[in-house]
Amino acid sequence: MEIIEKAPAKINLGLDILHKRDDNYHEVKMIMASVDLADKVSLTELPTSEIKVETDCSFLPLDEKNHVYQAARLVKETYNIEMGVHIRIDKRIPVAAGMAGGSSDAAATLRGLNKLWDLQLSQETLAELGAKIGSDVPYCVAGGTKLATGRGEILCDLSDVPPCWVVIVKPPISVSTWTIFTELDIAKLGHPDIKLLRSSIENNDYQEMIKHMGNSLEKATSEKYPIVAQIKNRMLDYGADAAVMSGSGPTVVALCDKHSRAQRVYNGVKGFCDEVYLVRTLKS
Ligand SMILES: C[C@](O)(CO)[C@H](O)COP(=O)(O)OP(=O)(O)OC[C@H]1O[C@@H](n2ccc(N)nc2=O)[C@H](O)[C@@H]1O
Ligand SMILES: Nc1ncnc2c1ncn2[C@@H]1O[C@H](COP(=O)(O)OP(=O)(O)OP(=O)(O)O)[C@@H](O)[C@H]1O
Repeated sequence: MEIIEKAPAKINLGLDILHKRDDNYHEVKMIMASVDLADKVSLTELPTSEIKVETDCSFLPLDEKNHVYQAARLVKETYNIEMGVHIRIDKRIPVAAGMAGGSSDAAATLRGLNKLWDLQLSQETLAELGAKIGSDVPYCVAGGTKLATGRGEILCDLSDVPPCWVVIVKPPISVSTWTIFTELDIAKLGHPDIKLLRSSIENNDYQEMIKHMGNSLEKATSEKYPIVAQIKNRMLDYGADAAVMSGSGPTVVALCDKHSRAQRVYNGVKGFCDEVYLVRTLKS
């Protein structure tokens, strides 16, 4: 039997950093939404106890460094599963981009193994397992529009984002989340108003939502990688309603309520960067 799971990317509409915790993680308050740019994760049982990972992306690790490997090992160890699994990742989400690609693959693996091995685990249990792999994995178990607090693992469902078009641009650099957080000067951070962002989404108010989008990490990443600010400005110049960096970057996402405007923004950045996508947010 083969189980196929879609693993969608996420974007951050808002990301606020509150403070550094004793465990060295940062307390965050963020609003995330899934978009229709996704990896495909296919799982097939193996008769031996091996975990085999295969992918069409030449530079991804295939060993325990891969998040899907970690997810499969965690499920096998926690539930004493003797069988092995072959996991194929068809990679479409830009890597090390701030779009939770690896986390979404891990979450898809947890969902897929739950089916493949008929474990009957609840979504809550899958999210708890996911937290052991990474801060974004619990969110990725169900995806959709959510408020995430704690280190990202405490989740609250929100209404779907008001309908809009999303232009995603991943500059040709990779950003390490760990490095951005480690070098952060908390005293100098800007703070988007996540409360107002949340209420605008709950009120389905697009005009209000675009006013409150923001990311505390954007300044730090842009200072290190000026291309982030260049892309953002370019998208705003081409008529984007709002543009914000996602996660720890370097991807920048722009929102437009009209398709024609989004197409213009897409065309405007396409010559500048190779990895450009025009997508929509996913409904829960
Ligand atoms: C910034 C975001 O991309 C926003 O979605 C995520 O919170 C990062 O999630 P992630 O990639 O799953 O992160 P993890 O693998 O858990 O952590 C990577 C590193 O980022 C830092 N980190 C991450 C999350 C968090 N709330 N505080 C942190 O300080 C820590 O140094 C950690 O060692
Ligand atoms: N299945 C996977 N897909 C992508 N990257 C993976 C995967 N497994 C391991 N990695 C490694 O994880 C690192 C971060 O990749 P990923 O694409 O998940 O980052 P990200 O988009 O910044 O995630 P986040 O938004 O959660 O911080 C890369 O160095 C990559 O080699």
